[in-house]
Amino acid sequence: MEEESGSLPSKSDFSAWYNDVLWRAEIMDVRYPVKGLYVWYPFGFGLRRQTYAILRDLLDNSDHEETLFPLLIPKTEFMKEAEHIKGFEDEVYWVTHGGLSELDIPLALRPTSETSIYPMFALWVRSHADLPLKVYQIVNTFRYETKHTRPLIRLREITSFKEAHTAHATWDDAAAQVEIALSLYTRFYDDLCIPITISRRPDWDKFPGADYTMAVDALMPDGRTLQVGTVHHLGDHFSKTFEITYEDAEGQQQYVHQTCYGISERCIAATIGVHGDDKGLVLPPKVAPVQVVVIPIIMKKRADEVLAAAEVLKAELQDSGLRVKIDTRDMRPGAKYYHWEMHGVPLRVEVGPRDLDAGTVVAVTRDGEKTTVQRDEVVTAVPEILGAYAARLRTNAEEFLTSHITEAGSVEEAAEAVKTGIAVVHWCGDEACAEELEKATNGSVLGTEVRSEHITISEGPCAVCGRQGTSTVIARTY
Ligand SMILES: Nc1ncnc2c1ncn2[C@@H]1O[C@H](COS(=O)(=O)NC(=O)[C@@H](N)CS)[C@@H](O)[C@H]1O
Ligand SMILES: [Zn+2]
Repeated sequence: MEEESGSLPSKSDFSAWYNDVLWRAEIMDVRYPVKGLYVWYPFGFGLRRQTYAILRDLLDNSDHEETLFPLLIPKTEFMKEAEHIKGFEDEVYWVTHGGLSELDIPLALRPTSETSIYPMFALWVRSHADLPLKVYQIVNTFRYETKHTRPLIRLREITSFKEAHTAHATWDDAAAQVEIALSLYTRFYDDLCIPITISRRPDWDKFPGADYTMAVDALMPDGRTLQVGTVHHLGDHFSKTFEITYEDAEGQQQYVHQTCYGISERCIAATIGVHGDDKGLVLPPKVAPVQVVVIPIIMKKRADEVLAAAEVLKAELQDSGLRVKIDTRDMRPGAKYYHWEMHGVPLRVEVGPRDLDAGTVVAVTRDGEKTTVQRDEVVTAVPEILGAYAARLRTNAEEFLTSHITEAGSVEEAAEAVKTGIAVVHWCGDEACAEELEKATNGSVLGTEVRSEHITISEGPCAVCGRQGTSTVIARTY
């Protein structure tokens, strides 16, 4: 794709920067003619592949099994769980015809898959021995979002919806699974070098049909939080609706207790937003589609010699297991640096005539660290350089988050803090006080039982009514 003229807006104008970088770095083409649906460029799809490979690994190595359920859900099943319907009825797409003939039972495009999976769980779960059941799928789901749609952030077709669904013998077993899911999500976001906060959503914000919802939030550069994952304890609400029972040791039929937990491509939006800079994407090595780009510095003389040496270097790095490209285009080195920086490539390795004579190469990380490396040590040096670079990404992101969390002693202080980040206030749990807090701060009550190494939970008088309250996070949200 052409390097369009003009330059990327400053990241301080985050909305403009985000929209621009999505096409300049070839992540998403937003020109598809259906609102809320977007097209993955191949480079962006490479970022998605690497990101979801980490998620698959984490799930597969914590005894989940990947599966695949149908996209279409018969209305008869979809309409079974009252709370669930209430929560999704104005978001679900319906298929009403097959060709020219009307369907006798309309089919929902899954907004999430409880009502396609759980009728099958009822057939799969017979005895205690079938539990715990832990499956997941990575599918597209559809939600007729009426709020402002945005690529990767608020979609009508969620193209990369990882949804896990588990069934357990007891409520406590399901609660333990909630904790396992949260630790998996914490490891996943640590691999993306993204610091998160976890909190328990207030009851009016929990997943429809859930006992409670734990949510994972990331702070975006504009000071708003993005909900980048959720874990729901479903109790036995769905198992009673869908008759998912098992025979216990005493031969009694018992309802299973369930959880479900989802991550969408918002994880990629957070990676782009949290790490990006005024030159474009800045990608953590684990997810970068291209981890190293070899740039031959081609002068008139010795061009062939340099090119040959660069090809050998590229092959060596590739054979060591890295995702490597070599840029032999007939362009100034500076134009090549611009291109690969825009694409967030963590490391470029320059090879010119002087390097051949000195037996060295020059390694430059995406955040500007320059190292001269002995040619015969490159294959061992590169992983170390990439590791140190990833650690700097993590530290920078942590610093941004900690410097944008404010312990607020009053509603006014919270309102000030929410302009640029997260406020922590004491809230009594009463919905009326929450409404007061949200109105006064122009933010949302994210939740309580906050888990973040940067937030210490304490008790204290509710910022609104003075009754006994507990630490609660508030922020403007996507
Ligand atoms: N319209 C949307 N576009 C992009 N991501 C979304 C959208 N709606 C929700 N998400 C993301 O998907 C995650 C899971 O969605 S959810 O409704 O909270 N939970 C479920 O659907 C459960 N069934 C999890 S399996 C959310 O935490 C949010 O990060
Ligand atoms: Zn109160």
